[in-house]
Amino acid sequence: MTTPATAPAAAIHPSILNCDIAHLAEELARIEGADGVHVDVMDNHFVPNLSWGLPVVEAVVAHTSLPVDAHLMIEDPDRWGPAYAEAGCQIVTAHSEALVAPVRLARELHRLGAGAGIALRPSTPLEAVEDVLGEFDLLLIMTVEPGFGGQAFIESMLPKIERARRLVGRRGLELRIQVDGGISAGTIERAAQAGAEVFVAGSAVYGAQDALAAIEQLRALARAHAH
Ligand SMILES: O=C(CO)[C@@H](O)[C@H](O)COP(=O)(O)O
Ligand SMILES: [Fe+2]
Repeated sequence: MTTPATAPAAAIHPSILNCDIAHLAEELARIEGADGVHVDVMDNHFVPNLSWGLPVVEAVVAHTSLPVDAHLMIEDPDRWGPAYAEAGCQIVTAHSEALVAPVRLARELHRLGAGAGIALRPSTPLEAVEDVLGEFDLLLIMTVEPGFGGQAFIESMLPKIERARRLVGRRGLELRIQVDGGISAGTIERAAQAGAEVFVAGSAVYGAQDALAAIEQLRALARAHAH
């Protein structure tokens, strides 16, 4: 995966959750120029919504030149996670609340050539993953309750992002902080200021007439407030 030394300071990963899935290839073409594609996998158990699984993720990998970032909102990610690495995802992120053996999964993803991410629901404290962060490449701090696109950014997540940024600095971790949920031109500056570096944006990109212009605007705003 992209190492923190070469990764952009403000990376925009559009979420395809609410794109026109019947025209997946065209929808992916609209965002060529982003830094990655964020694919939300939901199983209707870990979250009250069902999206798609491996076959669709494989189709995304086949139809984009961008790195694919899989966000697994599923039960038993220990079992299913490696298949997403084998499918060609650059990074596979599992929820801490569902993981049984996070270190084992991170090492298996690395062995398969993918990066490993660990995600926190809004109610899960940073302390829940502090001890294992050294094994991961990405910390995903959810800024909405996982399950749906188009929700409002939860402002009270900002101090959590700030604490995560300080922890990364203090420990010298090679870990990028990703935020996901309600990221728009109105919220991205505060998330960047708090210390996030990878920004997932669904409705702000796919809801725009010109998706690339929206990506560029978000990137410019994040860069201007980057740490
Ligand atoms: O993981 C999720 C939701 O669970 C996200 O990736 C959303 O799909 C992002 O959509 P917006 O909040 O940007 O519309
Ligand atoms: Fe997501």
